[in-house]
Amino acid sequence: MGSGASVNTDQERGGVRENRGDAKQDESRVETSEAREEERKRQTPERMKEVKEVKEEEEEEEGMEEVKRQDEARVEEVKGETAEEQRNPQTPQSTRPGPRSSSPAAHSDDTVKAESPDCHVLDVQSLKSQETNLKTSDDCEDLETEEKTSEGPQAAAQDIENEELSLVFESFLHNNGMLYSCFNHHGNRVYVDETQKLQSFPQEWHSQGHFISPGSEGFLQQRSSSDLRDDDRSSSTHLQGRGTVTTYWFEERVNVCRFWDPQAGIWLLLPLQWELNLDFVQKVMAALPGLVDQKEIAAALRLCNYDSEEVVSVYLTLFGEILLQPAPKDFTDLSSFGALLERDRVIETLRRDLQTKEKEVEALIQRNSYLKKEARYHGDVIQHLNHRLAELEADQQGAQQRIRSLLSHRAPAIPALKASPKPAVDPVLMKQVCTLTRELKVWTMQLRSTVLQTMKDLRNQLQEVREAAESRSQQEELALGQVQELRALYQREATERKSLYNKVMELQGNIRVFCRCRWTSRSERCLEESPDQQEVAVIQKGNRKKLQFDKVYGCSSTQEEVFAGTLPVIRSCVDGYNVCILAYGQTGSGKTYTMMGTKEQPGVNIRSIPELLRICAEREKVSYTLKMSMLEIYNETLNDLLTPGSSLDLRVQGKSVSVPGLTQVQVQTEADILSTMETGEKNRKIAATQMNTQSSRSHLVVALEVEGSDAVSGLTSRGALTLCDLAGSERISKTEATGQRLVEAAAINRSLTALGQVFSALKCNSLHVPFRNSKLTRLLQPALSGDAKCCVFVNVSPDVEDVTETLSSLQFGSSVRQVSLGKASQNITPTRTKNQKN
Ligand SMILES: Nc1ncnc2c1ncn2[C@@H]1O[C@H](COP(=O)(O)OP(=O)(O)OP(=O)(O)O)[C@@H](O)[C@H]1O
Repeated sequence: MGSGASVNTDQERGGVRENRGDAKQDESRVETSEAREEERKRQTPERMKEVKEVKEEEEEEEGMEEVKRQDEARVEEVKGETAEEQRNPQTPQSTRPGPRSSSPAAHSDDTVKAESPDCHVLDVQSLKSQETNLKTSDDCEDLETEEKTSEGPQAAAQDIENEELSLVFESFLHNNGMLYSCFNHHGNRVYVDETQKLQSFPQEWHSQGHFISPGSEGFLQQRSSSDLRDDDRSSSTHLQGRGTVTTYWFEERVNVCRFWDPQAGIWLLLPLQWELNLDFVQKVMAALPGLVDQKEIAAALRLCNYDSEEVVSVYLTLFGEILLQPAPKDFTDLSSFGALLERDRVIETLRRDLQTKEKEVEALIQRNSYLKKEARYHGDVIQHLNHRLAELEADQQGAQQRIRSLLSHRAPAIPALKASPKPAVDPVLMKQVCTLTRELKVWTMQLRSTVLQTMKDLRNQLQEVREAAESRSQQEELALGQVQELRALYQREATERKSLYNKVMELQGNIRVFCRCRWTSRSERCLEESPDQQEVAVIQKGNRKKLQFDKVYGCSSTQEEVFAGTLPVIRSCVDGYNVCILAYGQTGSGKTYTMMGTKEQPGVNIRSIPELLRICAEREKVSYTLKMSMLEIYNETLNDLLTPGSSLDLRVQGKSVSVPGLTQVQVQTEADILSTMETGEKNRKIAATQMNTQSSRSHLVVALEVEGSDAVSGLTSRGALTLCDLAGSERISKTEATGQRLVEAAAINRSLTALGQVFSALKCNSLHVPFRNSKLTRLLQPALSGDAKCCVFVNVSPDVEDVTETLSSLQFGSSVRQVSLGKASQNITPTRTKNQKN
């Protein structure tokens, strides 16, 4: 395995040199450098040993800063020594040809122009401006002194006028993991160090790293089963028609399962139907009886490095405990798109049913409270009438008592007079009393019967009200039960819909690459789009090269059409995914127009905001919190655009990357977001004006964090939308950049090369993806890792004079299109866990 790996590396290095087109120059330089190296080794063996020891320390230590400082000191020493050697003609090195006396052949090699994105060519028209530029850097003084003393200022000036020098940018990957931009200056290779200063390229570095270009790929090694260790990756399985075969999980491509074919004598890929027989799949099926699609399980296992526990936990996280129950039959066929549409329709109907039932429950609750009020009122009336009845009965008793007392208090009998005996009580009065007593009795009886009747009626009414209330509360309970059921069904269907939607997205690819041609009024163009909008042809010197993309937006495409392509990705962000939209292309190709746009024709950044808010508002049961930040990466420095003047650092912890101290603003409305974006843009413009530049010399990153708490399911999703307008790649030979612009170009070149390397590694499914090579790739790591979704706009110019850059950008896009990220995963946690923490 070890020897195979070294063969691989050697081949890659060979490939890189062939690709670069300046192989000759490299070889001659390496020969000269080897001679110098030998000489220096003889002269200063102790020093070289020291340098080597420092390098070894550097590889071992995590903290790179101290080592870098030591390294710089060593470079200074070696550089000083080189300058000293050249100044002193007696030293053996002086006999070798100096940098200016390098052979014409070697010099002409310098002018070879490479077209790969990591190799830009610099034509220097005026060496004076170069020298002024280099004078600004203290570290380059040695180089100038060296030149002037070796050949004299006049000879140099003569050369300046007569020669057209070309500087070729190269990327050098040091064994310590750092990536440097290099170019040739007067035959000497120089590089841009961590402080953005030009340094002489140390000769010993040739043996401590290699020059690279994207696209160098590894190859699969063939090994026999006897070469393998008997570890827990080794297994065997019974395959129909093959009997029991040995299997082994290889590391080359994120654990690929192969079987050993003794007839062919090589490891062969295990076809899916055979892979379904593996214990792992059965294990997952036993753990999750609800997950019935074996192919789905096999695919998930592949993506999880055949870790069945991880697959089980991922599916439980995604689908909840529903998978612990055997799936109903109608849930098994999820693969057709028709089923997906059917699910959507069912969800819609259920949602409407839910709303109707909720309204009914509300009406029942209102009716119930009205009836309760009425019952209370009737109770009060009965109480009042009872009270009144008691009063009347008391009156009646009083009246009867009075009558009785009147009757008992008759005057004593007067002895009858003989002549005319007089009655003891006045008969008239007596009659009146009797009449009144009778009337009173009648009234009392009437009143009693009325009261009794009224009470009876009221009791009946009260009974009716009670019965009605009881039946209402029963109905209410029934309706609540139905609502609960509907909710559970809705949640299940919503999860199902998300998963199906995600599957459709996966089928389309988690990286989508679009080509956008800039508008032009010229009739002569170097680009032709195919009618199906999936292919673009580049016409260069009569040759046509066709490249395919997920969609090609022609010169007349509108901002609305372009934005429509990003909609699925933006929706995924609300569902809790990390998504990223990038614009890549040469300077002036329309990246900023695509991402930011103009006031009249807003771009993706501006259009994504109302869409994001609309999707959030659509989900009534989920409450969303949006946080926004804006930063730029200028010359490998992170600048906070919402708090100008503060430069920031990156913190990497496992797979997560954070920027401590970065200003995050909570935004609620479209106006909030637009005003925050305006502030960031204004701060960026002020910085650009101070630098006197028209074009964007920095990468702009707008990040939106979307956190949603679902009141129904009790889950919290966390999605992130990263919108990135990359700085333009440019051929410096065209722009004749010098001074600060040259350093900027080198920084941009370096970060874009690093981005190309990341895509290259992702394309090859390499175990190591070099995210550490630039701040840009480090920052974008979560958005470009296996569990994210990404949209790349390759912006190109249709102008004939830009054909070289256009072709280069399109080739970059075409290679990115072959990248397949792993299965995207949602960032979802139970909301209550968060509350508990709080
Ligand atoms: N599709 C288009 N329709 C109309 N005008 C466009 C279009 N694309 C770009 N432009 C115009 O072309 C000019 C350059 O575009 P833009 O600034 O977006 O390029 P860029 O790639 O961002 O450049 P740089 O990398 O230098 O910042 C701008 O004036 C822009 O308005």
